[in-house]
Amino acid sequence: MVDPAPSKEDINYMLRAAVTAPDHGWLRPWRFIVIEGDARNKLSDLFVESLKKRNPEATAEQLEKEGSRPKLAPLVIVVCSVMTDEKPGVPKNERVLSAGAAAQNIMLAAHERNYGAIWLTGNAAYDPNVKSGLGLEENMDIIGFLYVGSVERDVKERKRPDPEDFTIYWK
Ligand SMILES: Cc1cc2nc3c(=O)[nH]c(=O)nc-3n(C[C@H](O)[C@H](O)[C@H](O)COP(=O)(O)O)c2cc1C
Repeated sequence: MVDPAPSKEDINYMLRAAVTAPDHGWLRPWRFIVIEGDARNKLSDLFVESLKKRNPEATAEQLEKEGSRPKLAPLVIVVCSVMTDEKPGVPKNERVLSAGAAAQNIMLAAHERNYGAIWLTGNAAYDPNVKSGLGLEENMDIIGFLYVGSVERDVKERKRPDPEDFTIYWK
């Protein structure tokens, strides 16, 4: 994905969509880290440094690939879930699902504004060094790195499965 990047107003639109995610107990179990422009270089350095720690044997090619990830698009939104002690009756699973719904809302809002968007994790999402480098607290997890930007060409819609194959009409 390429420039033009989503404007401030586009980003706010996506984040406003995110916070309409279904949320059991109104726990707001999501956080968003917006990384644009040059800040992506810092993310790139963090990815490379973390891969070196994870795998001291990583080749120059692997490090280069890892460092290039944040340049996939002009905007990266890191979506995190948060597990607090509040309302212990709401299980972690439901909080993570809410954060996932927030992420999907961002994707839909981006597409609605004609941007391309892709949701990726990779090993970086589960790496404690990446998490601390981004300022996450112990009770937070990375749900995904959402890469958003303009698309240069028409992207062909993939062939999708028939939903009937995954559905029963229970009577
Ligand atoms: C939580 C989550 C994490 C994902 N992580 C990756 C990833 O690290 N690498 C990858 O190639 N696709 C990943 N995907 C899949 C892509 O987002 C996307 O669905 C896939 O490229 C297929 O494209 P489509 O959704 O347009 O069919 C992930 C999807 C989800 C929901």
